[in-house]
Amino acid sequence: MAKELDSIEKPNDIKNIKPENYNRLAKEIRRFLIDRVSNKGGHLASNLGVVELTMALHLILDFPKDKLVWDVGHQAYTHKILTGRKEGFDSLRCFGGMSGFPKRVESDSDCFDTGHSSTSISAALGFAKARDLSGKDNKVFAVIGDGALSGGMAYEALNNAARLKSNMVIVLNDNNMSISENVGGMSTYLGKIRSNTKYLGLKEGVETTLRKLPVFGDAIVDKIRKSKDSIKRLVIPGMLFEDMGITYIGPIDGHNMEQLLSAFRSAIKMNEAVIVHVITKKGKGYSYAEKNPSKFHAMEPFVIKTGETKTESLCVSYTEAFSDSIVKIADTNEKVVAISAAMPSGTGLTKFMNYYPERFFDVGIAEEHAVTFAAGLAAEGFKPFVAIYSTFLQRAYDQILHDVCLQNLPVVFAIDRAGIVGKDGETHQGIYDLSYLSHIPNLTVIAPKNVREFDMMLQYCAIYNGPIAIRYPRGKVFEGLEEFNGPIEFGKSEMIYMDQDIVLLALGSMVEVAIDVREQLRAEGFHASLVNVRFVSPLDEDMLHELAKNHHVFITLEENVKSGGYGEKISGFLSQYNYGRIKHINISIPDRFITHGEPELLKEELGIDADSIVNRCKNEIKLEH
Ligand SMILES: Cc1ncc(C[n+]2csc(CCOP(=O)(O)OP(=O)(O)O)c2C)c(N)n1
Ligand SMILES: CC(=O)[C@@H](O)[C@H](O)COP(=O)(O)O
Ligand SMILES: [Mg+2]
Repeated sequence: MAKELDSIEKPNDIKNIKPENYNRLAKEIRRFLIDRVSNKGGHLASNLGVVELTMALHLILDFPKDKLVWDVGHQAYTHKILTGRKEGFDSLRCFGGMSGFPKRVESDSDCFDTGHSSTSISAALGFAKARDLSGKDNKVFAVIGDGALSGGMAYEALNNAARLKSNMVIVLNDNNMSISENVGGMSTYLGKIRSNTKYLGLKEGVETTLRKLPVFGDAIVDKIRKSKDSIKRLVIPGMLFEDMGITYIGPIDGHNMEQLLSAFRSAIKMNEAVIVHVITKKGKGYSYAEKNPSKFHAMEPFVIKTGETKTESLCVSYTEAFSDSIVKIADTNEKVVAISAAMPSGTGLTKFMNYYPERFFDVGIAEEHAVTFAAGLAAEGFKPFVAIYSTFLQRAYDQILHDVCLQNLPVVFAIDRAGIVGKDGETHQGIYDLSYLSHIPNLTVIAPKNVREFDMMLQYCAIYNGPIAIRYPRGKVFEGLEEFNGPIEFGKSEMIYMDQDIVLLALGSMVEVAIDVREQLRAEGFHASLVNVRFVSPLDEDMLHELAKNHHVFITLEENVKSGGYGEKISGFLSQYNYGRIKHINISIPDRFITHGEPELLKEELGIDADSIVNRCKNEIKLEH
């Protein structure tokens, strides 16, 4: 019987819970999270790790007056529970249901939307400055994970926060994990603070003894903290932050309510930016998640007793196909190297990492750096494959343009999760890459129709002497049209079915849909050709001119927003060459942010599923005649 949790119905209700019942509430929250996520899927391990931390924050803060910015936001489930959104978990990440991330539209206790990493300190600093400028007195907290602290924005923000002359608290939630193992120098530094028990013992011993001194104890400790003296280095950990001008408190046991509350109470008294370093266990309280936090980072629905997903996928995903192809390519080309920005498993590079550890680089959550790092490698004759999700590559636009394409360097961008990804919603849909890439000079942009062509294209990328981006969707591969496997030729599309009147020009994942569309149109008496576009940049203008001779309707199909997409390139082509007599139907994603939900439902809602496309085409073609 969930007694304490039942009493939480709205923000700040936790303040009515008696301290002796905090542990009980934490247990109830964990049980609730495991139950709901096992049903609907979602981010589990990170959320289980921050239950006490979130409870302590909610005891210190007053919502919605105070501001709490979650980095990435995948760990904000307890915050949602404590702000009156328990019921939302019945529709977690479903179409029309509650988001898995903080959303201002969902609650006024969510002050800032997140999804991409390492933004929290910048945003919190903005909130703190806004507070000061408008003479308010609210508290401002950011919660950032050790993984998110590998991202460049976090350092830009710390650099700026060091000048703050008012209070802002940065909670560093250190569970020694990103999605996979955390990597890099900062991770090593935090590890030293965590593991140096002798050092910690000394620190605790000295600090406790000094504080016990009558009358002046606390003052002496504060003096040492503020001093530039080398004795401080013996007593205070986190000197890297202190040397920058940011007060460091910690490390604190993130599952101990008393320690958390006491650290936060000290932190809010200071007139500067303060880091509270909190040690937590990712997956805490659920043995399977504790043992394998990577697996339980983001889970499909699972069986609580076994920790296994409810539906085992028998289909191969594009990520798995990439995993095999890239190793095969590296076997025969020793110049091939692979780069991941903290997503070796998500992008399918774990196998490469195991086979070729010296040619694999996980750079942390640092997409911008990943791209320029690849440019350096390419300039020295290596062949870097940079595997990044479409949504996260958005961060590296200037590095792609300025550091790679301007110098025409042979870097391969392997863009996973291109198109609708579904349940992660607005922040994660991979629907802008064609728009932000296909206008960049020197950059070739391609997409495969099926898994066989995917492998062929990756091999093409490996020998292509210039920057090239290959985009492919989340989830299962398409295995149809295997018999259409002509060699990849630069800038050439592939004719699948030649007919007349109507031509379906389908890109990547939309080829599978276009087969269905064509069948339905033919059943209605229309004649339709089908082209596998293959190359978005450059356009296959020769084929387009040929098609213009005996087709009067061009239907373009892509999983990208309309603006700047393939369809708009075709509109431009038709108007440039005065093909005004040809009607163009542009099937693409509307130019708006796309919410979370099951991909099939979203595609229906967006009108990019086969039935919706057929209906639209029939209407528009009928109107023409
Ligand atoms: C810019 C960007 N790149 C990659 C990701 C994918 N991602 C989501 S959570 C995460 C790990 C974050 O680790 P940490 O901040 O330590 O949080 P934890 O999961 O350990 O609680 C990554 C790499 C992202 N959200 N944003
Ligand atoms: C929070 C985050 O950014 C990732 O964890 C993301 O949810 C992963 O999604 P995939 O399941 O597509 O790898
Ligand atoms: Mg972490």
